[in-house]
Amino acid sequence: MILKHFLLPTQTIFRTHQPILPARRFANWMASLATAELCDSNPSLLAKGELRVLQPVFRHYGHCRSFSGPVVTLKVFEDNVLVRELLESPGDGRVLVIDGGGSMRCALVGGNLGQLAQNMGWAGILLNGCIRDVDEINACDVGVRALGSHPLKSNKKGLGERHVPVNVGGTVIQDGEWLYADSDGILISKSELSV
Ligand SMILES: O=C([O-])CC(=O)C(=O)O
Repeated sequence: MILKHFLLPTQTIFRTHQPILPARRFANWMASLATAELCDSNPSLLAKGELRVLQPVFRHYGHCRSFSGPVVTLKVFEDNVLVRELLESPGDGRVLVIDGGGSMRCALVGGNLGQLAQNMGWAGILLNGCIRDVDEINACDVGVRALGSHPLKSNKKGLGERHVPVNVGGTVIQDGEWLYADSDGILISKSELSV
């Protein structure tokens, strides 16, 4: 817990097989705070529920293990048209939190959407559901957490609700709250945190 977020992730920034990490992503990584430190320094926020720890049920995907940003919420079920629509808009370092109802019957995000998220500047995706194209998503400069992977694509009807409260990882997450994710876990905060 010794200021982990100041250590340089050399393999991330100086990879040989892909371009150097874009400045925007580097800035986002530098801004990511260690979840353990945030918990230790904010006991009163934890007690009030203004800082919540998500249940440890999510797998790690994407190239960024640590990411953070303001949350955009989306509720869908086995249909990813709205996921694409949101990822087509500028991410501006935000995190897309998708409540996919915990479905383990198809994937809501694949390699194309992972690349779109990266290219449009999303910091990450938290998905209460499954992804596919795991190797492609792992090559994207974006952080992704999901319940697992599934090879089937989802429906394309365009059903769902944007910017609504969602119940993910055992807590209700509101649009505009802040998400902090790293190797230890995922936090949701009512407002932006500093150490
Ligand atoms: O379009 C989909 O259903 C998801 C997908 O495969 C991708 O993002 O590449």
